Amino acid sequence: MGERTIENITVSVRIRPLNQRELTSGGEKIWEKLGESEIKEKSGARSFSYDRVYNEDTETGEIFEYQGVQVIEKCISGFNGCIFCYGQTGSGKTHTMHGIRKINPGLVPLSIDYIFSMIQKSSGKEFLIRCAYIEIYNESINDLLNPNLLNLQLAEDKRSGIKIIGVTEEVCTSSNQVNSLLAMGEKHRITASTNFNQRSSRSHSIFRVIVESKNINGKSNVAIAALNLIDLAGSESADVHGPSASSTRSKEMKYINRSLLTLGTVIMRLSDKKNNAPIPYRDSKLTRLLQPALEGNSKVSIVCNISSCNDAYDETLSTLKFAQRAKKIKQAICKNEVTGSKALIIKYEKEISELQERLREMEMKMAQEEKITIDLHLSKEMQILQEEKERADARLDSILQEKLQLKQELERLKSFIISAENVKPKIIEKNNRNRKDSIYKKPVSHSRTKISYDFRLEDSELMLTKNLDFSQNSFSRVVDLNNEESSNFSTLIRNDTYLLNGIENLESELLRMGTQKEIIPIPPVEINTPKTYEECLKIIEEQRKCIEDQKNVIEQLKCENEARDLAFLKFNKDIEEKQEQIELLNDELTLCRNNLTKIQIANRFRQSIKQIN
Ligand SMILES: Nc1ncnc2c1ncn2[C@@H]1O[C@H](COP(=O)(O)OP(=O)(O)OP(=O)(O)O)[C@@H](O)[C@H]1O
Repeated sequence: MGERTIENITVSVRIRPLNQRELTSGGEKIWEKLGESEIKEKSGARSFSYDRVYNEDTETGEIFEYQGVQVIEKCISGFNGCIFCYGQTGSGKTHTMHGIRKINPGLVPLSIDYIFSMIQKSSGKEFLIRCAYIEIYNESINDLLNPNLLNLQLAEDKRSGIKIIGVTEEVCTSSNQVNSLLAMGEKHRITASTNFNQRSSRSHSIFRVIVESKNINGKSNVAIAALNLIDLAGSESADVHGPSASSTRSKEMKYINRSLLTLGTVIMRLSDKKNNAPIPYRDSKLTRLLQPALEGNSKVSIVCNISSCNDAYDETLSTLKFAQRAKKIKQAICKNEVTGSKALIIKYEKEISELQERLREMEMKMAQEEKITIDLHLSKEMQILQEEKERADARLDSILQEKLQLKQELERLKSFIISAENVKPKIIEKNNRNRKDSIYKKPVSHSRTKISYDFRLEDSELMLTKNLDFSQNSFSRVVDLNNEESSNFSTLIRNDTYLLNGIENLESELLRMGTQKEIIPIPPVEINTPKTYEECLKIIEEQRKCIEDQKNVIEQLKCENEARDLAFLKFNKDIEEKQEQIELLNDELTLCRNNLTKIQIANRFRQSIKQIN
């Protein structure tokens, strides 16, 4: 608690214009304002002085300038404040406190706007505003922001004095938000039509604004101020409702008058310093709630509303006396400061910084998780690539294997090919032998043979045909010879020699065409001298067929080899690409690992600083 300053309650009187009922009944104005702060009977001796007296034509804004501003400014600095209107029913309390929105706003909306305009001007400070709105109806405290909360209970609170258990408190960040709350609460407030007021308040209402403030980033205490804006129900006499008043109205009247009487007594006792008897705050919910404000620690401003009409003389006089007593009360007010979690603003700030810390932690965790995911992803990709590489290597191996086999096959085939020299002497040998004994044997069936790629098939075919000279003419010549009477063995030998020469030519041609000095093995011809021309033809045909077969095999092998070479090239290219990818991924992985290490080092460093702190 800071230093206390002694101040009087600010009390003013507002005279309302005569209403239609008063004018119709021939009512007369019997009170008049004198100067700035005096009110006096027009034709009597009574006069009263207050801080201010406001005429019928005074705007509520002007009243706020004097009554409201000083209270709100104190609240912004951390002092409790209380503004209320007092007066008989229909005297203009609600008109003064709430007014008509936008047209003629009352002290409550004007206070709200002023609070937020003050906050805007307070650079270097931060505020937290929360609001509650209750009514005391027939001694029951009801929550106007939540109509389901009825008959709320009061409890003593060491810090704020009296606490309403379970009351709704809404945190607001703009005057519009507060005004909306106010309008919502107004809808729930109980009013009724009486002989004196079309819309008479049947309850006392308290709109409470709690202002918490502190210096930005400062370690200073938090100032907490409660501003109570009270619209009291008006005191009533039995003729307010007429003889046919319902039991509800009568009951309301009884409660209203009793609580106002208690308030009057409290004010009287507070103004009479000589009387040491206990002050009956507990006699009504209203005085109990107002106790912290009235007994000292609050800047209080009271507007007493009166009608200047002669028929309200007694009530007006009673109000003026109440105002006079209230004027005498001295208040010792001081700034309310708290530390730590007692202030909501500190609690919220703590929660905010905790949430921010959690957010930072989560962001760090997320970054780490992301890194781990990337690492996992990379190592998975690497694994896949590795597997692909292994598969490609295996394929390459099998291709190499196949190639090797192919080569071996080629070698094997080459081994089948005999040199011309090897063949020739045999033939010559055969030619030199006694040809009578020699007969063409059936060609020995040979295995599939292969030949090197650059063997020119087209050419060989041509040469083959040319050299064998199987033209019709040659055959006819052979046939002719065969048919001759003298078709004897020598003729056959000639024919045989002729055929052998053809084969010899073919062999040398093949030798010329091959890359190697070897040729396709023509199935070795074991010459059993053919007996007939048909036999010769058959042998030649068989030889020719063999050569054809070999040509086909060679063609097929050539195609297969080309396809394999292509596939081999493609696999090599694939492997190169995959290897490049693996290298890239490896680089990325290294980078990630380096970053991770840096983060871990930074974390350890931070933790070491935290521990040192
Ligand atoms: N200063 C004023 N200027 C013009 N009209 C006023 C003034 N004061 C009060 N009135 C009008 O008088 C009527 C009654 O006023 P109001 O409802 O504020 O009285 P009240 O004291 O709150 O009554 P209650 O105690 O029954 O609720 C309203 O129609 C209001 O507009």
